[in-house]
Amino acid sequence: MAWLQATIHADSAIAEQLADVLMDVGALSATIEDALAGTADEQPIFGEPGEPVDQLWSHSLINALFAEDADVDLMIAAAANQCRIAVPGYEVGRVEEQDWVRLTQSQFDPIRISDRLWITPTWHVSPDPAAINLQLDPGLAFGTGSHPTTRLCLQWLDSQIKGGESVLDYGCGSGILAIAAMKLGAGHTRGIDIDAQAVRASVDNAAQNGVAGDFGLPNSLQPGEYDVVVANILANPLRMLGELLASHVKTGGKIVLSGILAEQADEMSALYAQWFDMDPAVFDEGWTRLSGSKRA
Ligand SMILES: C[S@@+](CC[C@H](N)C(=O)[O-])C[C@H]1O[C@@H](n2cnc3c(N)ncnc32)[C@H](O)[C@@H]1O
Repeated sequence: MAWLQATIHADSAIAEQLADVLMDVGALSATIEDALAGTADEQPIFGEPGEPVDQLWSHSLINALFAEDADVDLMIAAAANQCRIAVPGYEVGRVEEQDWVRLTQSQFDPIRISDRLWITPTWHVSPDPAAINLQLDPGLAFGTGSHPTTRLCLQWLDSQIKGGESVLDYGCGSGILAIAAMKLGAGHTRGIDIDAQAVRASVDNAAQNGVAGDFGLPNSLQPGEYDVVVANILANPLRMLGELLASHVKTGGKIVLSGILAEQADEMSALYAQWFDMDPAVFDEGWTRLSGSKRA
C-alpha cells in the first residue's frame, strides 16, 4: 500500500483553515509546519500548558496525505475554492509503505546522562549494562530524556541523590525523574501530574523498571515534606505553584525546577528566593535549571 503526499505552500493567515478543509474534502491527515524549519530563519514558537498558541509561522507548509487513488489536484482545488483563495503552489509525491514501527524506533537511541546513568528504549541493548539503565519508550506522556529540561533534572538527581531520600516529582509526565531517583537510591518517591494519561504512563514505566511507583493526580497529594522536590513544568505553572511546592520541602531540603526559558531564569529565581537559598542557574539549549535549599 502507498499514499500520496502533497506539500502545500500556504499563507499563514489561511493555513489552519485550509488544513481543516483539506480533511473535509478527503485528506487522510493534514499537518502544518514552519516552511523555514531546519534553516537559520526557523521560528521557534513556545507555549505554556493551558494557554493556546495563537501564532503560526510566517511561512507555513501543509503536509497532506491522501489515498493512493485520490485525485489530489481536484481535492486541493476544491479546498482552495472553499477557502476562497487561489490554488496555492504544491508538490505531490508518493509515500511507500514502510515498517513504521521500525522507522520510529530507529529515531530513538540510548541517551547517556552520565557515566553511570543511561536512558535506553526497550528495543535497544544498553551500551553499558553495568550502568544504571532506565528502560523507557517514547509514549504519550512527556519525558524520554531527550529534552534538555529533563536532562538537566536527571543530571541534578544523578549528582545529588546519595541514598534514602524522599523525592516528590511534581509534573511527572512519563515518571522519568521519579523512576531515575529510585534507581539512584532514593528511599521513596511520589509522582504527581494533572494528566491522568501521564499518571498511567508513570505507573507502567515504574513497573517496567522494577521500582515502586506511587503516582497520582494533584488532589491525591497529602500534606508532607520531602528531602527533594523536583518540578519540570513551565514558567507559568511554576509561578503559580511556588507556595505549594515550597510547602512540600523539608527545612534544609532541595527544590529543583526546570521548564524555564533562559530569559525567565532571573525572575523565577527571585520568586523562589522567598523560601530557598538559590544556587546559580544552569543552562542547556536555551532552557534553565534552578535549584535551592529551603531556609528555616
Ligand atoms: C515538561 S513535562 C515534564 C515531564 C517529566 N517530569 C520530565 O522531566 O521529562 C511537564 C508535565 O507537567 C504536567 N503539568 C503541567 N502543569 C501541571 C500542574 N499544574 N500540576 C501538575 N502537573 C502539571 C504536564 O501534564 C506534564 O506531564
